[in-house]
Formats: sequence, C-alpha cells, structure tokens
Amino acid sequence: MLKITNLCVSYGSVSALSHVSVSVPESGVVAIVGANGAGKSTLLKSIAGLTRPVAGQIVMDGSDISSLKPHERLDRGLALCPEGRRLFPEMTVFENIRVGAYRNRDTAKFRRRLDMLYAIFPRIAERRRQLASSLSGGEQQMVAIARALISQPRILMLDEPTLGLAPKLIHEVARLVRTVRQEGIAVVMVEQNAKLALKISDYGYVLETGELRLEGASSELLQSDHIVRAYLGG
Ligand SMILES: Nc1ncnc2c1ncn2[C@@H]1O[C@H](COP(=O)(O)OP(=O)(O)OP(=O)(O)O)[C@@H](O)[C@H]1O
Repeated sequence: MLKITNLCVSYGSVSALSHVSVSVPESGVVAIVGANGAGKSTLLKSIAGLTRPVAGQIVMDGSDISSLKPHERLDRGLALCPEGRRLFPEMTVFENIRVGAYRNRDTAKFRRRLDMLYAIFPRIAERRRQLASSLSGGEQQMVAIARALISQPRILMLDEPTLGLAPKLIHEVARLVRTVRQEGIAVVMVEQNAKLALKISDYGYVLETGELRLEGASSELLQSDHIVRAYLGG
C-alpha cells in the first residue's frame, strides 16, 4: 500500500536518512526501531510531508505522493501522531480531537467516528470536557492517537507512543495498536522500546545513524543477536 524507496533526507549538511526503503502492507503493523538520532522521526515526517527529502520516492497505491502537501497526504489516509503528543493544552479533550477532523466537514460522519473512538477510549470519553493539560501523560497520548484516528486514516503513524509512560499504560498502547489493526488500519510505529514494538508488529526495520541496518519479520528480529545485544540488553 505504501512503498518508500531510497529515501535520503538532510538537515543542512547533516544527513538524517540515507537510502532508506520501507514497505507498509494493507492492515499490517510495521515497527521502526533504533537509538536516539537514528532518523526514525525524520522518516515519519517525510512520509507525512513535513520534511522534504533530497532524494527517493514515496508511493501510495501506485502513485508517487512525494510532491503532495501534508494535508493532501492526510486526505489520502496518512495520519501522524507526533512525538510528544503536541496537544493544545488550553483546549478540551473534545476540541483537541476535533482538530484532527479539520479536513472533514461532514458532521454526521464526524459524530459517528467520535462515538466509535469514545467506545475504544472510555477514559477519554469521561474526560472529554476537561482541558487537555489536566490529563495524565497516558491519557494525553490516547487523545493524541484519537486525534489522528478521527480522520479515518488508512495508515496511522505513531512516533514514540510509549515514551514516558508507566508499564501499565505501555500495555494499553499495545492493546490499542491491535484494536486499530482489527479496524483494517495499517500502523507504522517508531519506537525506542524495541522489544515492545517488535512484539506487536509483523515486520520491523532497524535504523542506525540514518541507515537501515536490519529488516525482517518482527518475530525473527526479536531473536537476532544484533537486536538482543544492541537493543534488548542481552
Ligand atoms: N530540524 C532539524 N535540524 C537539524 N538536524 C535535525 C533536525 N531534526 C533532526 N535532526 C537531526 O537528524 C538526525 C535524525 O533525527 P531524528 O529526530 O529523525 O531521529 P530519531 O531516531 O527520531 O531520534 P529520537 O528518538 O531522539 O527522536 C539527528 O542527528 C538529529 O539531530
């Protein structure tokens, strides 16, 4: 469904990604793992259209989307839940989620989608009139994911969704990824928590200083000596 080929991204003279190729199949869960500064966020930003690559192709459903603006990519079904949540703290939970639907003016559809999301996130539903700033870190992460899901994407991109969360909430994120996939939405998940990401994904890519070091079925990567040594403390 989404195919990224030989993507190269630089920030001035700093190369952040060098010839990176990644595929995302329909309804699949793909993990991108790697240390700080490996280029994981840059990859998601490039797919979302927030960073302009110097070379490479981003093809969705057979057509090159590299020159599309971020909102046009959202219309095609690419939604990004950015690192650090980026909620509007002085807006309510409901208002934050509504921001994600700014491209969809069909109120009935928005309502139906919102009710569905409230069913998936009951704690968020209870807090829908509260200011986002009053929520716990885990709840804020759920709101950020709900904001990305309200646009009914085909691919949900999650940038470090478990960062700073307590172990119990990390499991909640994992459960959520499974729920999202059951809805037929593909997930691309960037994580420093390699173990978790590989446990809940089908396929994984390991980025090191902007280059793909390894790729394969997640179950196999979990057993790989390199992964165990470099990321799982083995
Ligand atoms: N706006 C920017 N200007 C200059 N350099 C940048 C910019 N954004 C990222 N970089 C650099 O590009 C490289 C890749 O950064 P990126 O944020 O993509 O990595 P990451 O794997 O997501 O790391 P982290 O897990 O710390 O977020 C790093 O060397 C970083 O310092």
